[in-house]
Amino acid sequence: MAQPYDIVSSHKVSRSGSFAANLSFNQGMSLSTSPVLSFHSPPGSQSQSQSLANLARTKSLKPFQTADIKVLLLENVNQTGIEILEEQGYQVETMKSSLGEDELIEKIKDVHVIGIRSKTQLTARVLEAAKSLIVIGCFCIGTNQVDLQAAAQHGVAVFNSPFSNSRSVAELTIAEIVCLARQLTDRSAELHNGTWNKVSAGCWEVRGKTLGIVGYGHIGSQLSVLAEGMGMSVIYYDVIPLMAMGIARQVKTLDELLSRADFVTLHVPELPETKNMIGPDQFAKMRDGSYLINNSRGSVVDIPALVDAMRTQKLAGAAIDVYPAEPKGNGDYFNDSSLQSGKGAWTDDLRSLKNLILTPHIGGSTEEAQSAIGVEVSTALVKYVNEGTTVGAVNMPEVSLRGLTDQEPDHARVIFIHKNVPGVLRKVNEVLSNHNVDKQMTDSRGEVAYLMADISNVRQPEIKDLWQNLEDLSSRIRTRILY
Ligand SMILES: NC(=O)C1=CN([C@@H]2O[C@H](COP(=O)(O)OP(=O)(O)OC[C@H]3O[C@@H](n4cnc5c(N)ncnc54)[C@H](O)[C@@H]3O)[C@@H](O)[C@H]2O)C=CC1
Ligand SMILES: O=C(O)CCC(=O)C(=O)O
Repeated sequence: MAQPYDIVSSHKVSRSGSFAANLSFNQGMSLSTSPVLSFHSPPGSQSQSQSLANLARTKSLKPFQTADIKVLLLENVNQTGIEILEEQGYQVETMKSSLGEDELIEKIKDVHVIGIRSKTQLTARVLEAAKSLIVIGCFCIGTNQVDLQAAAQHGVAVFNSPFSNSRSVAELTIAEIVCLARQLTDRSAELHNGTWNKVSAGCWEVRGKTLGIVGYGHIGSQLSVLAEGMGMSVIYYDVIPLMAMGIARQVKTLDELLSRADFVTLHVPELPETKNMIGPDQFAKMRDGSYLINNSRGSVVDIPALVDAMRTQKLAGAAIDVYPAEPKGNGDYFNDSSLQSGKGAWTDDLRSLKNLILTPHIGGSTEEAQSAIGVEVSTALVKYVNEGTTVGAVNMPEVSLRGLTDQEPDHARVIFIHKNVPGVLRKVNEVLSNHNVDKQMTDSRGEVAYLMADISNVRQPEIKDLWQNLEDLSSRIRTRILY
């Protein structure tokens, strides 16, 4: 359990025992251009001009002495994101690679904020050890590497960047379609090895060919537009009905898509339903001489079945960016022994195949995407740490209150993350009853509920009791008070 006055209570007593309240303005953060903020605005939220007018006098809440906040950023998070966190006075430690479970359990103990990309596995075991953790930032789209439910049950919010790298993935896929159709990477590798091999057999234009997109979300729909621009005919399969871009057509079943497409490209999330979504049966249904591209998650394709489909020339080529197991960082070898034992038994097979493009999970790795993700996720982290706003969180109800202003010096913001059981509001309001509750919002998501209340006439010495009384409620998951 987090200690009073340490992380959880916002307002907290500093190490020397005095309350720390930082009332300085922070317009840089508040004026973030993050697209997520507008996309996720709850109904009835303010217009942009109203927001800007309010932001001009918004009081910057701080949970406690900001230097006390420890941030651990793994997997080479972009400098833009590091700077936003450092500007807040947080102590930021960065690492280029990911950490294994045991190393992470040791490292995460006193960390309040962790930033990761796609490799670091934040399992229930890691989260159990993360006693001080209040928030996780996934500096990527996918959040499958985090046990989202366990995080919510520990009162830890999780944020990601829903679409800042979508365009980069779509462009990589387009490049791969052309490279596969022309066997470009083989020709290049041959010439690098000194062999001139001018061939046209088995090389094609992509114009007029059919692209089958599985998963027509942010990436799939971008790709659809780009592919039509090159004269391809686009069909797509998704579990929900979705509006087509251009003249693309949604098909009813995956089988129909597999039987019609010259190129099949996967853009679905990692879910139990998408595990080995493409296996022996699906390869059998694909057209002879067709191509497969997987830039989604390694679990979606059965790799031994892919190897078979390539060896029997059922497929004319494939491009793979993601794997069931991936090395921890750059420089690591891509072979069985460097991956988790037994999980990379297919690496040698993959490396031996022709017209198979292997990339090291770089779908979202462009300067544009990484810099935008850095700003977006770090801004969401700061807003959560300093203001308690969960807008954009992927595992908590989305709750936000208009900012407190410098006209409200004696106000405090109470955040109470609790079990979603009857009677909690009444008990919380009893605790707050000596104060005027200026505004309050509460919402639930599954078993976890999130309550935010701005209360007035709060004298600093009262905060400790308020915090303790809320902590004593049986429904409590986590209490924070921002001042
Ligand atoms: N290679 C890389 O570096 C990157 C990989 N990704 C991966 O790509 C995935 C897709 O990204 P977005 O397009 O942004 O996600 P999205 O959430 O916008 O779209 C995913 C689509 O897949 C559909 N879907 C879900 N389950 C399905 C199923 N069983 N069959 C068919 N369709 C299904 C959804 O309805 C949705 O329309 C991410 O979840 C992530 O894992 C994302 C960014 C970079
Ligand atoms: O850039 C990364 O580390 C991961 C990209 C990715 O797979 C994602 O955004 O889901």
